Amino acid sequence: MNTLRVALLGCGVVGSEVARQLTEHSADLAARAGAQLELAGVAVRRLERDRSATGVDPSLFTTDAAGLVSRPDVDLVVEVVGGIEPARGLILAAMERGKSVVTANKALLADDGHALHTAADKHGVDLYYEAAVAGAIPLLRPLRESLAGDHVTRVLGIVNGTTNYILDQMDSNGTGFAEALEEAQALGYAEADPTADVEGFDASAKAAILAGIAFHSPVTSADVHREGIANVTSADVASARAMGAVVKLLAICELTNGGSTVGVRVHPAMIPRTHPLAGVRGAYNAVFVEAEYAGQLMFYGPGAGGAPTASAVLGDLVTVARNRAGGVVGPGGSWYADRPVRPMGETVTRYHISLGVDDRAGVLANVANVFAKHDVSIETVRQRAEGPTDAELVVVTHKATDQALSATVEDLSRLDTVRDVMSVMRVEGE
Ligand SMILES: NC(=O)C1=CN([C@@H]2O[C@H](COP(=O)(O)OP(=O)(O)OC[C@H]3O[C@@H](n4cnc5c(N)ncnc54)[C@H](O)[C@@H]3O)[C@@H](O)[C@H]2O)C=CC1
Ligand SMILES: N[C@@H](CC=O)C(=O)O
Ligand code: NA
Repeated sequence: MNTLRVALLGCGVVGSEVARQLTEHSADLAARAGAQLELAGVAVRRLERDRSATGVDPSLFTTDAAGLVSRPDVDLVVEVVGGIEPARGLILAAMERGKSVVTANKALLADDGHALHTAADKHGVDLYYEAAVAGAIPLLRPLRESLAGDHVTRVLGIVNGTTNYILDQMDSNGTGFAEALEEAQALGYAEADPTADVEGFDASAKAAILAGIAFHSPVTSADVHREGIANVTSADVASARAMGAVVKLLAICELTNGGSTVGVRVHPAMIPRTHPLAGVRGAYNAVFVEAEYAGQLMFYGPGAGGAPTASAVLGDLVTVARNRAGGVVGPGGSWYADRPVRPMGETVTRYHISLGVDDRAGVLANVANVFAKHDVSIETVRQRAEGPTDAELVVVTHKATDQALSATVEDLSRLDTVRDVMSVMRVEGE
């Protein structure tokens, strides 16, 4: 049996699990790949750390990642360092030397996917990154391969485990934001810089990758309308609960304007508790794919964490090894449809708006007039006294454009009787 030598770049949460699983299950993996997968080296930042739990021969660790990917005895490269550089340079260097690459790096793929796929095509190598979106869940391969004959119209779901964990803890246990984030970090769900999760950058990168693959169009993170969960308060969570809803960070990629444009957005939204996404707990992810002929498909599973993510990495590694043994490469990038991204202002959805107002006659009429002026129709209004002269007014609208809603909120904030626009959140899932 042939041996394929693997360079592993990074031995953190994901890398250490890749190393452990690769070592522990080498016989099974060899039988499935048709070649022995042998670690040629593991690039780390510091040599002195105890990595005995990985089962890797200590002599294989090196701090010279660039040297490792250039070695002639390395056939395949797994990049789980994260970030843009040096990951990008290391991947390109590996490809230039004819080595196929498996990566979990969504930040890089979302920004540079086109260039990396072009490099892979040029050098006749594979580039696989199933772990980059929704961790262990097989999602990119089904979109790219199983649904290649269909016409995907929408991809919608929860694609960030850390924020789902935080929102779930806030909703289920009343845990504070900071405490829940610390737990998510300790469990290995969060990015090295957790603001990537909290501010929605991680979910936006995943949304860009999903939209690009689903709609065969070039979409980068910069094209994604992004709002994170940093401003979601326990009051929002309670308000959602009061109307039978739950707050989730959603990624929504859809064909718009009759399929001529693509809408891509990431933002917190209230969804009814009866919606299947409402039951997605902890760091789990779930993604709906809607296609013209297949109908509605749902993908569900662990979206973060070392072992589940390593499962997706190893799945790719076996595929890449099989391709190499068969002298073929898998499908590359596909951008032929070249659909532009629709401006966010044209997005149509419902809104939940919470206002701090003076509790006196005429306030409701004032507020209603502002909605009417911008042609935003009100579905429900709830008022709760907050003291002798203050009240909270919660308005849920019918569907309106983002543009009209923003103009409404701006005018509301200028009303003398409105003390504070406390929160504005989209309502999805009906
Ligand atoms: N943790 C998770 O649940 C998931 C992570 N990912 C992605 O997997 C990648 C790795 O993530 P984690 O393992 O969580 O991060 P991590 O921060 O735990 O691991 C990265 C490791 O790379 C090392 N490193 C940094 N620069 C290096 C260099 N120049 N040479 C050698 N080693 C270097 C760091 O010291 C660290 O040990 C990232 O792209 C991340 O977005 C993807 C899906 C899930
Ligand atoms: N930080 C990410 C890890 C997986 O992609 C997340 O929380 O989802
Ligand atoms: Na995945």
